[in-house]
Amino acid sequence: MLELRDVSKSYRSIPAVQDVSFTLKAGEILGYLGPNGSGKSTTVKMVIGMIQPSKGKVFFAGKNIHDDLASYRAQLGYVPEEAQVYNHLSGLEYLQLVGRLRGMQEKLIERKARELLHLLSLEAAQYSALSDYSKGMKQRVLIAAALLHDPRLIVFDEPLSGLDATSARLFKDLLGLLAREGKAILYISHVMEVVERVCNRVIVLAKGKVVADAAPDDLTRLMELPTLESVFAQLVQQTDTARVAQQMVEVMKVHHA
Ligand SMILES: Nc1ncnc2c1ncn2[C@@H]1O[C@H](COP(=O)(O)OP(=O)(O)OP(=O)(O)O)[C@@H](O)[C@H]1O
Repeated sequence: MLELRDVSKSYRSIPAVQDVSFTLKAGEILGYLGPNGSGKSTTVKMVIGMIQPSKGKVFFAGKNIHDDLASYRAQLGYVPEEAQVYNHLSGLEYLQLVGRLRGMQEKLIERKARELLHLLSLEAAQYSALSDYSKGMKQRVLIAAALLHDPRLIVFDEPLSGLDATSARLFKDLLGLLAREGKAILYISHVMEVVERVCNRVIVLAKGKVVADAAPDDLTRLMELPTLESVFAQLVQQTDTARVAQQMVEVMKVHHA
């Protein structure tokens, strides 16, 4: 359904993403992992059509997304990492705005928006300004907004950030159902335990390049490591965190120059 073919992006000739290729099929949940600065957000921006690749192409259903960005976006749901919503709008107004931008009928927007707000326990807050919402409440509105138009491809960028235990559990259940409904899901996260549990496949990015692309079970078996977290640490050669933490404490305790 979604295909990235040799996609690269450079900022002022410094590569952020290099020759990334993958396909994401209907019903698949693809985890996209990488340390800070490895190129995850840059990839997402290219997938949602916000920026153009410097090289390579992004295809959806066999067509270059930039050939008709509007109809591509009508099939795309996106939950951004940062809840930058229009703070003066209420939760209901925000969903109405998103529905209109997606070209949905007023009556349909009204019905789906109210039902989703109810299911996400936001009914009581539906008329309150988003500026009064907690981080988790805003995140739930963003999830509702991404699902409102029944997209075929959904991109979740750290969707659990700010969600409490119940909302997080609901979200994980939802993810499985969406995949069973045949949605293609790209899941960007730093939370390994969740990625390991919910994703059929993971791509690990390091310094802008794909260093692994396999099912979590296959990765742990192939690398003879117990968890996805240990596979990740090995693949991206993370710093010795215990040593760095110790050195930070030592620096903190210095009182004389
Ligand atoms: N607008 C920009 N201008 C210049 N350089 C950029 C820009 N956006 C990203 N970069 C650089 O591209 C590289 C990849 O950044 P990106 O934000 O894609 O990483 P990330 O994997 O999403 O990181 P994080 O986990 O911290 O969100 C980094 O070196 C970053 O400094």
